[in-house]
Amino acid sequence: MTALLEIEEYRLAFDSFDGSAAVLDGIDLTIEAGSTLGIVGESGCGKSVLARSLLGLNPSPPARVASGQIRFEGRDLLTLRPAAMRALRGRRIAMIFQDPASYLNPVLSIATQMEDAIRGQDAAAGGAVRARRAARAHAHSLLGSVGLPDPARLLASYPHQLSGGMRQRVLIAMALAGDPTLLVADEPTTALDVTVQAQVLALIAELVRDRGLTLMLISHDLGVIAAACARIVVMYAGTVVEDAPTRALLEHPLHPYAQGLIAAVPDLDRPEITPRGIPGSIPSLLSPPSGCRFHPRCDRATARCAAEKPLLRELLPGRRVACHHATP
Ligand SMILES: Nc1ncnc2c1ncn2[C@@H]1O[C@H](COP(=O)(O)OP(=O)(O)OP(=O)(O)O)[C@@H](O)[C@H]1O
Repeated sequence: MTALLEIEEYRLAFDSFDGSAAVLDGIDLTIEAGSTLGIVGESGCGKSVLARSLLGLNPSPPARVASGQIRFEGRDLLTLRPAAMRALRGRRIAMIFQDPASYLNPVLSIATQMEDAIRGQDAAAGGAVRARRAARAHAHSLLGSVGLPDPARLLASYPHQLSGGMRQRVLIAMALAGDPTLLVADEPTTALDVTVQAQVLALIAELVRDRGLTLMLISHDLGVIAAACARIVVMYAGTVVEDAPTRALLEHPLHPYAQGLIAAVPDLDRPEITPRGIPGSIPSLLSPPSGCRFHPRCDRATARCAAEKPLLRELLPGRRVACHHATP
């Protein structure tokens, strides 16, 4: 397998009058071409900031890259010129977000917005920009490919006339307009009803399979990630604490935080067991804990954990964990 995306020692801070918040603290992860990777962690642990880093979408200032590399197809995204980044956006890397309503313009029809997106992709590719009529035909077929019935009627609609699930499907169709290689989906189902969540998740899984997309799926919901991803990276307060195949992680988590996350998920087969939460809350990133950022909440913490940041090390083949005390 070849690595499509390699993130190495990536540190990003947000500067403000109150100080500098070390939001991502040495992220290391790789996504193989054609694979599905989920990123899970509590709200505020830096998942979205990491996803936005791939497309240069964190506003700078206040965002400041302190170190590291993000290589996509061998090229460092952090040093790309704006024109090269624009060419990549949508065509190689496409992104879908949590709240579909805020990414659609309420006063423009779906047809106009899709045509603009398709023609925008043509322009970014540097080739001929297709005429509106041709762009509309492409929009029609894209809507069909995301399982939306009656594309012609949909194209004539405005965003408020669609349900949340339909809006997310429209955005997924738009994300496919540039025929991307990597799809980054940041909480794509969080704003939707549970039944619609499952449908949108199934659609993403189907598109990944049929189009050979590489998927980076971000969610605070371990169930969502486990349903769609073969591999999971667990983040805590701006660090990667564990990286493992999905099944191995669910059955035998090695990091105390990952163990806590999994113990917090209700087990439908064993309703007599009350899920346990993780005591405490995520730390302020303006003054994060020394050593292991999880140590103040960890029942296995020792003096070493407060003093020394644990390295992300391969504890078992294909499994990495950042904990001084983790054992296979
Ligand atoms: N533009 C910004 N300016 C300053 N701080 C920011 C900015 N964007 C994000 N942050 C901070 O970065 C940290 C990580 O945020 P991020 O949105 O990545 O978390 P998350 O894990 O995706 O959580 P959620 O699921 O709630 O979105 C938070 O402390 C947040 O306040």
